[in-house]
Amino acid sequence: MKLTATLKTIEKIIVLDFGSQYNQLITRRIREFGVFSELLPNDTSAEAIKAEGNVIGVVLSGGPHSVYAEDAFTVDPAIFELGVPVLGICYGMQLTTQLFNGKVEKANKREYGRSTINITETAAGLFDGLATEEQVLMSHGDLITELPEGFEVTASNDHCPIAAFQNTARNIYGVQFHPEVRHSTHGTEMLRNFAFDICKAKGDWTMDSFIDFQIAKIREQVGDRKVLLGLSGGVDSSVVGVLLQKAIGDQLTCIFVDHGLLRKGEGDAVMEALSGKFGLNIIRVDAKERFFTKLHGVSDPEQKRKIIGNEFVYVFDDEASKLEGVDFLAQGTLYTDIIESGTKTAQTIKSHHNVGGLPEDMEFELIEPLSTLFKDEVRSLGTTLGMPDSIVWRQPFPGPGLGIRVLGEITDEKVEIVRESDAILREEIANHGLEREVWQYFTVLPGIRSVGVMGDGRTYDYTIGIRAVTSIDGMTGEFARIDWDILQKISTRIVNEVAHVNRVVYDITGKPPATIEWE
Ligand SMILES: Nc1ncnc2c1ncn2[C@@H]1O[C@H](COP(=O)(O)OP(=O)(O)OP(=O)(O)O)[C@@H](O)[C@H]1O
Ligand SMILES: O=c1[nH]c(=O)c2[nH+]cn([C@@H]3O[C@H](COP(=O)(O)O)[C@@H](O)[C@H]3O)c2[nH]1
Ligand SMILES: NC(=O)CC[C@H](N)C(=O)O
Ligand SMILES: [Mg+2]
Repeated sequence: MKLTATLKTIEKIIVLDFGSQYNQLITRRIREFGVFSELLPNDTSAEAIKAEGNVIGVVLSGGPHSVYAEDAFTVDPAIFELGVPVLGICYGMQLTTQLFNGKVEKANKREYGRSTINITETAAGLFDGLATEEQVLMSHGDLITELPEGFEVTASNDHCPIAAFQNTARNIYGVQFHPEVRHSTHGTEMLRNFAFDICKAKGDWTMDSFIDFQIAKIREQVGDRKVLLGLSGGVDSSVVGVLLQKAIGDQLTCIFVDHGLLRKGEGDAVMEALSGKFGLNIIRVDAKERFFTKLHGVSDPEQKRKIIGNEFVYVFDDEASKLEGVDFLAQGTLYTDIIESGTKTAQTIKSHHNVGGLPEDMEFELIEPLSTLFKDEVRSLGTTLGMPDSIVWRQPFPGPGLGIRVLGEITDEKVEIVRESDAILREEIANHGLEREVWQYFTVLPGIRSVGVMGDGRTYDYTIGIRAVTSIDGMTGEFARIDWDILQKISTRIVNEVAHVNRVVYDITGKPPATIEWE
């Protein structure tokens, strides 16, 4: 990322990306305790890292590969000469070992899951103030079998004799486990020790400084040109709207696309909640025909996502051509959307419409001020910006909308079934005051039909699936333990009130191994 003068002076810890799905969690844990942190590609040179300004530490993340494999990712060895502390996590620790002439080999047994380590040094360094036994998350199939010269072991367990090491003379540290995930009970404290005790951070990063920085960056990028914002009424794009409005005022126009795949009553509700509020000027575009025409006969989930993502941009193009001098498209893209869409190092899980679904020939320059953040960080940003809870705490709703909740081919009838059943579910969740407790809740139509008996007659009709999850950031989640009586009420209402539904099922899988949406 190109940094403005404002951010150059702020202390930062750089995390180099070796491909784990969770590595952006390292940056957010560090930001959580007030130190700016960002993820950069693993081939970023030491020179480029230095150019970020006021770098006080570097972290090498985990990753799925083995350091001894051919073509394995490596790192510019000059980062160890930058004069700032380096912390290697899992792959990062193994890579450090290899670069300092220690040895990494395939282990006889993989170690995956919670594990206890014995710590030898709890008076200083990474484990300062912790117990001599700590629970951590291990996830590795390789082992360090020979310590590099100048390093000492600081933690171990039976499976993994070198579970952590340090070289205090050179300020290099390594852990085989993952301190960034919640399964590592005191992982946050270890990262905090790294930031404050080892890198000597002062902690000069706050949500307010994030806002100031983004506003300065947007002004610098946009100049006197114009910006279109894809505004959905969801929390992410609404927060971006308020940020842009503060930064560039009436150089901003918001476009709200009704693709015919919105929830019941959503079009009017969004206009009512946002049009003219926070100084936002919103154009609502009715684009149902063009989306449905393109989606006709398509049933593959990735293909549907790409068609929807493309069509969004074509609608934005058409609207931009009616205004003059629009060069930028702003979106409320979050880090989750980026990592799941796949990066150079991470696999594609699904193409989010606003990232993996963008057309290749798109001419807009993108403005995505939230692209390093997670949902809960955006919520806290919205609150800091003075936005009301009704917007900040809205449940997420994906851009492709009901289009990825009708599995397979989309038809008017199927969309209507999902729309009506979803409205009932939302109403009952609200009636029982569960909107904040359950992170996201919706219905899906898998397209299977089964036999039922209604009014003494045989039916052969559709099944509706209810999906309700608890989560913090959408990266992982559990199915929500909604009370049976409430579920029974929802089920009865859906079967009675929605035509062509005779069965309701509840999805009891977590993420992973499932995802939140079904497509
Ligand atoms: N109907 C829409 N009209 C215009 N832009 C949209 C629409 N739906 C999604 N977008 C764009 O795609 C981005 C990603 O969608 P996403 O659903 O992740 O975010 P959101 O709708 O802003 O927030 P939330 O996750 O809370 O629903 C949005 O931030 C917005 O820029
Ligand atoms: O704007 C979006 N465009 C998309 O293409 C998209 N796909 C999934 N989601 C939302 O992202 C979160 C994680 O979803 P999954 O567990 O299904 O991947 C959940 O909150 C999903 O609703 C999307 N949002
Ligand atoms: N999570 C990781 O970073 C794994 C690193 C390496 N592939 C191993 O299995 O040991
Ligand atoms: Mg949305």
